[in-house]
Amino acid sequence: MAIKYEFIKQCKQSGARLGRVHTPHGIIETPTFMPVGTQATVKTMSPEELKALDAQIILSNTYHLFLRPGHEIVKKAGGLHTFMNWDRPILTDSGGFQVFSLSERRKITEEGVEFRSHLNGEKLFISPEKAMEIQNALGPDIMMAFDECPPYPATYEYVKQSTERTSRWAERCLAAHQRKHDQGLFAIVQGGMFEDLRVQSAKDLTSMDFPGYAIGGLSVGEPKHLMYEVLDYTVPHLPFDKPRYLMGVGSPDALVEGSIRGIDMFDCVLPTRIARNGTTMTSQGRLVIRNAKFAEDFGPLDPNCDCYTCKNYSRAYIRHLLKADETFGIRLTTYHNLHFLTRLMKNVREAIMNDCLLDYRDQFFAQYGLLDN
Ligand SMILES: COC(=O)c1ccc(CCNc2nc3cc4nc(N)[nH]c(=O)c4cc3[nH]2)cc1
Repeated sequence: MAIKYEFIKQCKQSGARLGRVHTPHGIIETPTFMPVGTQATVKTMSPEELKALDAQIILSNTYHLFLRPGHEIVKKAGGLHTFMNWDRPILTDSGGFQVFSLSERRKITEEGVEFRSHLNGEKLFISPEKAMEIQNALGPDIMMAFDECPPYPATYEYVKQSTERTSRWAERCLAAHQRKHDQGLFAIVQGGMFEDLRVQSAKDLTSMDFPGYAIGGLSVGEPKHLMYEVLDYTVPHLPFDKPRYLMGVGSPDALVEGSIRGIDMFDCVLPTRIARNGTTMTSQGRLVIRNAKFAEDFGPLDPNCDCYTCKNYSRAYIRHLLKADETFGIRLTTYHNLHFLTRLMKNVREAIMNDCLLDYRDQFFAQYGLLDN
């Protein structure tokens, strides 16, 4: 068993739990946030900086690396860890989401998905077996089954057909899984916003005994309360002794609410993507540093943050760099946003240890200014 979940403690105040995910490249303390490194790099960050901000595991993408540079090249390089000089755990998404959100003119059949590359229009095809071949070549510690993430909104009938196919595709992934490099394969629960389809999907997939389970099909534009509702009736159908991974979720409030509902792993492009347009996460809420009011503000981005950016640079300086299109500016905002989320998850783990995660949520949101809107 490549991936092993070690349950440590149940929070007495909420559905959250402390755990450890044991992988060939190290142990992940959960609940955890995974920075996204789509094309084999977490944009503008070096591995050393990622370690300094306590990134325990990073994500990369099958779809993007299949298109460029090609999984065969990564394989010849010795796999993703060697290629990108990252010796901690890596998780690769299967392409199930990207092929539907990025490519053009795609055609879905039982066999797989035919699509045109978003880079050069080349006609390509990914099947469950192909997704496994690519991920086996990339060599991550955790691979994701090839699935369809239905659009939102979608009809009950569409989601039913899609979810049943995703379960058949999961079976094909399990059959094709080579278990090279001792990799673990997680299944992805679908079912849209329909309780019976979510429960059916969870039952189908847990009967196939995967080492971990993701909840997909969320963070696709639905209202947040709907996402939390889906978690409330889906998580109870997942095994207690396996990791639960909520895909594509990364705003501070959703990380706390997801942890309260028993989620162990999260990923999202949000912190790195908004950093590149100068939006930063602070304990008082979002701060758009390009705003003129910060031109002569010589304080740190966040007075309550102890990260490298906040200890050494002022809002005025960072604003200047961004306005001058100086790359160092987005490196500083990216570092800070990632540190903010890894620090938030450390606080969540401490709150679980002290059985007070709901109190932590109220205190965090009061500060973060979410409760008052
Ligand atoms: C500035 O912020 C942004 O640009 C930004 C962009 C996308 C998301 C949401 C990402 N949501 C999301 N990612 C996902 C990835 C997924 N992968 C698979 N295989 N299956 C899924 O079912 C699935 C669902 C997701 N939902 C959030 C924020």
